[in-house]
Amino acid sequence: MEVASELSLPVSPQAAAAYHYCEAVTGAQARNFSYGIRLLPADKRRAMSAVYALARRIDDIGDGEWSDERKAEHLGLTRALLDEIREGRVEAEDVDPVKVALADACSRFAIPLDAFDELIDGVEMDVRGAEYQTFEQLRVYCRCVAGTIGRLSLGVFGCTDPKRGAEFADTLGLGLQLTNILRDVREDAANGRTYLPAEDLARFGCEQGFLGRPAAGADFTGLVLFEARRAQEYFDEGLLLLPMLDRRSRACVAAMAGIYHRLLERIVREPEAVLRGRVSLPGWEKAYVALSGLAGGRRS
Ligand SMILES: CC(C)=CCC/C(C)=C/CC/C(C)=C/COP(=O)(O)OP(=O)(O)O
Repeated sequence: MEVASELSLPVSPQAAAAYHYCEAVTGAQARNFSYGIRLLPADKRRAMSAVYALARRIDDIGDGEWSDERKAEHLGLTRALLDEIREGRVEAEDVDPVKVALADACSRFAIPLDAFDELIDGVEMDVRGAEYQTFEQLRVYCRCVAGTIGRLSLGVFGCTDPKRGAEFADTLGLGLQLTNILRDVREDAANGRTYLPAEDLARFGCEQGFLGRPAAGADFTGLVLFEARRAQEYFDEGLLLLPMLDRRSRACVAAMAGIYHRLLERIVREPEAVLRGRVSLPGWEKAYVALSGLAGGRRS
């Protein structure tokens, strides 16, 4: 696979500039995932940065300060952008570098663009203020916002068994997203969002939410450990993807998953830490996990 990538077509100056922009976005904003993306050979790294830049744009539309109407309009424009790429209508001179880079990446790799439409579906759920009564409902949302990223990434990596690989990539995305939800419970609550299912909040007496100290009788630790166990199961299953990838794609996935898995371990060690602030890893530890991934694809 790496030989094929070395033989790939040269990149036009316009596409090179567009990729440069996407790589800058990835470097500045992907505080965790950039460590894995950097391990890829140049063509896959560029393509992943184009995927990341569009995913970031979609996410930012959902999280931003705009009115719901304006968000809907911009999500619609993003769906139109995807159609332009699908229909081969993107000009090299287009003013949008993310569009140009992604169109170029799609000419090189089998990127399943429909997954971006599903990602937009997930962000639209956020804009509507969807609430999740059951874990099954939350899982639908997680598949939209994270399983999609796994499947898009797999399109760039390539895989010895694309059908099973896509299922594992989707599942790994679920593990990452559940970890992300646990890490961000406080920040999301401050923004008026609760992702954890109402049935689980009720089971652990946490219906009051996550701002301030847990209410008397609330078993916040029990709730976090319960959801963390689910995340762990998704990690275990999703990582069955690793043997299906070439060495550097494997290292990239091992780094992304390894960094998030360490976050999960920290949360499990001290669940109440997520109520005080954002749990994160220092840069040296993320670099260490990434390099261990390159050395042998170990999880953390
Ligand atoms: C096969 C494969 C690669 C699977 C993994 C798929 C994947 C990377 C899913 C991402 C889901 C996620 C937690 C996004 C948060 O992004 P963010 O930018 O908000 O993250 P941050 O807050 O940690 O920086």
